[in-house]
Amino acid sequence: MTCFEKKGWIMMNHKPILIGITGGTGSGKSTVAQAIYDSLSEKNIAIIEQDAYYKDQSHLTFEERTKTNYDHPLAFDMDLLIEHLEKLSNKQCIEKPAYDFENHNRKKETTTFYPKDIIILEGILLLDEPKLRDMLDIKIFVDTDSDVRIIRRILRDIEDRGRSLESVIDQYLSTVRPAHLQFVEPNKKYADIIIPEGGFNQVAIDIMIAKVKSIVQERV
Ligand SMILES: Nc1ncnc2c1ncn2[C@@H]1O[C@H](COP(=O)(O)OP(=O)(O)O)[C@@H](O)[C@H]1O
Ligand SMILES: O=c1ccn([C@@H]2O[C@H](COP(=O)(O)O)[C@@H](O)[C@H]2O)c(=O)[nH]1
Repeated sequence: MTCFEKKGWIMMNHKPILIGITGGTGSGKSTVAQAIYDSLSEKNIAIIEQDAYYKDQSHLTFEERTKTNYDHPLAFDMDLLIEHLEKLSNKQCIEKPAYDFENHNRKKETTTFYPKDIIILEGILLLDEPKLRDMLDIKIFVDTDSDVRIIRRILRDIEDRGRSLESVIDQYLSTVRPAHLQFVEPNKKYADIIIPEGGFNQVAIDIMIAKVKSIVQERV
């Protein structure tokens, strides 16, 4: 069954434009996603974070959940993410999950998410799974040096995600860095656009906006 929000619907007969923004942790993915969103805010647009699709781990204790490798593709419920994107393409609503980083677990509550004309999907592992990769209309890789990314991550994880300096460093060396080299970096080759240094690269953002607007024009 189709599902509509009261808001205007500009491309009634078309599938949504799906923009994928990927790159390593701390590269600036969320910042780029927000900048694109802000520039197109008059459109029927929304952001989906891949992080919302980390697997539910309620069957594990907190201690066990701290040991999960959150940078491995198997940490994500990729089937649910793909199913939700397919539903949105068919103008159906989804119940979008939410994630609690402090507890390393999916939250109990979900949000009803309506179909959009433009969806920005943002996350570390968008290009590793061929089925997901093929669904993306535009694939962006935010490319930021690892020394900058780890500094950003230390600050963010201590401030927003309830971590200690030691735990961030341990996690980075044991799982984040190896998984980045195995699953994130090699998939850069699939990107349509590589944005150096993330969110404040206004030239790259403007080029992206122009491209999205031209696709919208083709489809209205
Ligand atoms: N180009 C940039 N220059 C300086 N700081 C940036 C830049 N892009 C992002 N940041 C900052 O780095 C941190 C991580 O950025 P974020 O977009 O959340 O990264 P990601 O979503 O890839 O983990 C945030 O505090 C953000 O404000
Ligand atoms: O429970 C969790 C879930 C994820 N992480 C880490 O988060 C990053 C991905 O988020 P970014 O916003 O792209 O940085 C990933 O590298 C995981 O290691 C976590 O620590 N705990």
